[in-house]
Amino acid sequence: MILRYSPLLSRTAPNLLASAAKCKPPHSQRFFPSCSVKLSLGLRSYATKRPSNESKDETSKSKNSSQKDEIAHSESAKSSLGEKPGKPARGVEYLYTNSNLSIPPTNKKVTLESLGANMTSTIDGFTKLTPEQEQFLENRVRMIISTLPKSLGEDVARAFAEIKKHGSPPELISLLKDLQDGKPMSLSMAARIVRISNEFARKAAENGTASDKSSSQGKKDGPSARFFSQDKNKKEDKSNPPKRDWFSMSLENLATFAVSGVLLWLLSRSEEQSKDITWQEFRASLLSKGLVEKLQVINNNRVKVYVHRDAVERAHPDSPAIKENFFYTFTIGSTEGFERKLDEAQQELGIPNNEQIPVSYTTETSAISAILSFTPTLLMIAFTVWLWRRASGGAGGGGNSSIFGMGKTRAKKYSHETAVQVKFKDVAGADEAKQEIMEFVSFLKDPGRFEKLGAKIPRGAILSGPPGTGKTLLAKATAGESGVPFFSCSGSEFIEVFVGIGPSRVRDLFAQARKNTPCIIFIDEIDAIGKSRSKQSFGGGNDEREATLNQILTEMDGFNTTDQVVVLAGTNRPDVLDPALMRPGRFDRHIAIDRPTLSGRKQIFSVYLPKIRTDEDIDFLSGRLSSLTPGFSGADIANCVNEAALIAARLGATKVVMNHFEQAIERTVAGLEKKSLVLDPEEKKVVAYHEAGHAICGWFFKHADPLLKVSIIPRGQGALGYAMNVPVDRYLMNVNQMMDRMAMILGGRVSEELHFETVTSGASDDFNKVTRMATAMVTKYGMSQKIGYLFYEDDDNKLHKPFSEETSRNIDLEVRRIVSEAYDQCKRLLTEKKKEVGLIAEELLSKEVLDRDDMIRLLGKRPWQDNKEFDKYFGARKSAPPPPDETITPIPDPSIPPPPSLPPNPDTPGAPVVYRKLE
Ligand SMILES: Nc1ncnc2c1ncn2[C@@H]1O[C@H](COP(=O)(O)OP(=O)(O)OP(=O)(O)O)[C@@H](O)[C@H]1O
Repeated sequence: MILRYSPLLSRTAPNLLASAAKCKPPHSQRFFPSCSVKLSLGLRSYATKRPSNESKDETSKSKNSSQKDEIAHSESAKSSLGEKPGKPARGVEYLYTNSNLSIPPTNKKVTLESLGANMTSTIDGFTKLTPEQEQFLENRVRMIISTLPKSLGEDVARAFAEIKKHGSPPELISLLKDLQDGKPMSLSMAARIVRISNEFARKAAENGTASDKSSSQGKKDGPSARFFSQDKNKKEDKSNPPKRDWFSMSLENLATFAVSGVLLWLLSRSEEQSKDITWQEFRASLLSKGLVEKLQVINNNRVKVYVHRDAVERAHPDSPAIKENFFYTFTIGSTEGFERKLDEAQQELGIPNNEQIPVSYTTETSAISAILSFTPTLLMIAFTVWLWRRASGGAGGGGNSSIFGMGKTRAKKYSHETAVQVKFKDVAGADEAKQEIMEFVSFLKDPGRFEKLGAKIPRGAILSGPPGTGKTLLAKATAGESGVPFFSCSGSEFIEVFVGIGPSRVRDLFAQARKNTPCIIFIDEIDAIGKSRSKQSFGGGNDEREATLNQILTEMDGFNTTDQVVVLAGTNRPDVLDPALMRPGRFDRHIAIDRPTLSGRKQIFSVYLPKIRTDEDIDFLSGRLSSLTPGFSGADIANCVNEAALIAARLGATKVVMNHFEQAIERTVAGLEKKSLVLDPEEKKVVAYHEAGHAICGWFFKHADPLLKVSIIPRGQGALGYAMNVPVDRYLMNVNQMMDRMAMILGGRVSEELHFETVTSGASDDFNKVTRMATAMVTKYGMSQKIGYLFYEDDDNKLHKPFSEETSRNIDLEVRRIVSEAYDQCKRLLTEKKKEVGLIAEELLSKEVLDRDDMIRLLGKRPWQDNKEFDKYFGARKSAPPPPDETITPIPDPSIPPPPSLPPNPDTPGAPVVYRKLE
């Protein structure tokens, strides 16, 4: 191979080596030939003398390498004089004199020096590769490319093509020399090779781009000129050299760089072949025959044998040892023992001291441990680059001094282009809140009207209320109506792990708002940052949150009255907010949005019902549904309407009908039907009598909420049955109403007592409700004469009760009295109506669900007048009859499997039966 030292060089005279070394210019090969010519005058063709102090210790390594250089130079000098190298190798000479082996007079192998002589200098100290060097490099490049992804492989191929075309930098040449020298490929060497290739690939790519731009020029000058045109430019522009932007290098490039380096290194290692031999084999077959060039002790336990390949080739042409990367190795116990054995062997073989085999020592690490040792460094580099990239790219286009752009606000901005489409008409049922907030709209639209009268404009408003009541919707509608930019963010977005990010984001948000005046800022869930500072101090507080809150306070103070920035904030917990936030001049207005009333719900249903396909009368439908949904928020109603449409679609209906809405509401109120939960008949009977007890109480007590439905189909979590009473919107309750309600709640257990020998655990939730109601009557509502007109708040955090032991005992007694009165009231009724309870329970057992019409059929009309609104929608069966053109017959849908436990029953409402139009 082209870059290998000739083994015969080892026989070059030492004085020649010395003078050659003196003459060799340190870094330039260009002067090489002429120098060699000068030296050749003092050459001896052959010398057996060698420096006697040649050592086997570690220093021999460096000595050997300098000797090689010297040898190389002198051999080159010889060839330049026309002298033929080819004397026997050191150590082999002795053998040859004693054996029949003959040494061919010439060495066909090409030496590095001969290559050097052929090298032609190119621009910038680049050296053109000889065909042999090209071949050497090409073999490796092929191997590398086969392991890389396509695009990367192309880069490497391009780099190689450029190197072939335009020569190589001295660094690569010296690396190739080292490799040829048999030096093992180290990771740093691999990295250097990859770096050089990368640079070439980059240059070629840049050149490609440049040449695209100036293709006409490129064509004139040819590819070589094109490639080097950049270098020329660089030279011309030395005063202002182009900056190497390492940090703009993509992560992928860096990773590629690292990975291909490691790959190359691994490849070069795996390329090496070796064969383990014993000391005896080494001594008999190699050492005694003079085939050993040098020995390398690796990690003090393995010896690598470098043979004179030419000599081996001549003696054994088929031996694998003639291959460039083949080595014999053998294991040693200790270096001392090995050295002793080697000395003895050499003495026995008669090798003179000055020609003894040089031994060097080296340390090698395994590929895996090397990779592992580099991994943390690579990860650190990758992380640093990633941080820098975030710093430059993530900051959102410069101008932001905060580290890595983290202090930038995350608020979403809705501008004129992405205008908020919500208008006040989309917010139903919150008339008072709308009224309040409309003032902000007028201010943003026509500030002059207010300023003329000397009125100061409110800076902001806090919208508070339970979840889903339309606070965000109202803020959006304000922006939509006023047609100004709208910044929407959440309080939690200001909280980060890094100190100082929160205040910085607040500053940025307000700075952006000021740039976009007039505008609205909406901070949802402001309690995440606006919690009262005094309350926080219990348990250490949170400095970052306080700093963020302070920044908001400062920013809101910083507006002047002409700044048309309105700050709206939403919260579910107005009670925990810091008083400083609520003071006039900041959030001047406090707008409470409660759950919608009956008419509010009706309005919200009227907003959502037209969006779905139904033939029902929208006015009647929204009225009936709003009566069915006390306590529902706007979000619940929107969800309910959507759920009804989904149920209709699931059942294959073409339109959404009343039954779908009722199912959707029931699902929201009571949870999912659990048809798979099969009760045993005895349990089912208990459930039926329990629910019948509730139903009878709800029917016959004057102040009970109107009964709508009784069911023994299990639903939700743990409910085996339920009686659905629809509470009317009521804002006050008197003692009679409360007693009736408690008696009705106890109806289940009382019914069990009256109809079974024993009772079950099913009434525990009823007792919980009753106890809480009775306790509230005693401790809060002043409904117990014994306790009097006192209010005791239940606060779980307080360790001591705010009343005496005696009061405590009296409270217990009073609660007990009230509950037992309710029990007696219930027992009286159910004993009197025992037959009716049985009637309802048996009907329930056969039908599972009874509605109001069934109750009227079984019990007659309710003896008490129902609430008017309720009567209007539920007095008789009011659901719209099926349209006349659609004769519907239940057809089981084959795509919906029947429930596992219960067979489909067309009489059972809610059974999975699909109504389809008959074709
Ligand atoms: N008054 C209303 N009119 C019409 N739709 C409403 C109304 N209130 C709530 N909604 C519906 O409920 C959805 C959720 O409402 P929104 O996000 O405004 O509630 P919120 O009060 O901000 O809730 P949270 O306190 O959980 O943030 C809205 O998108 C809308 O569809």
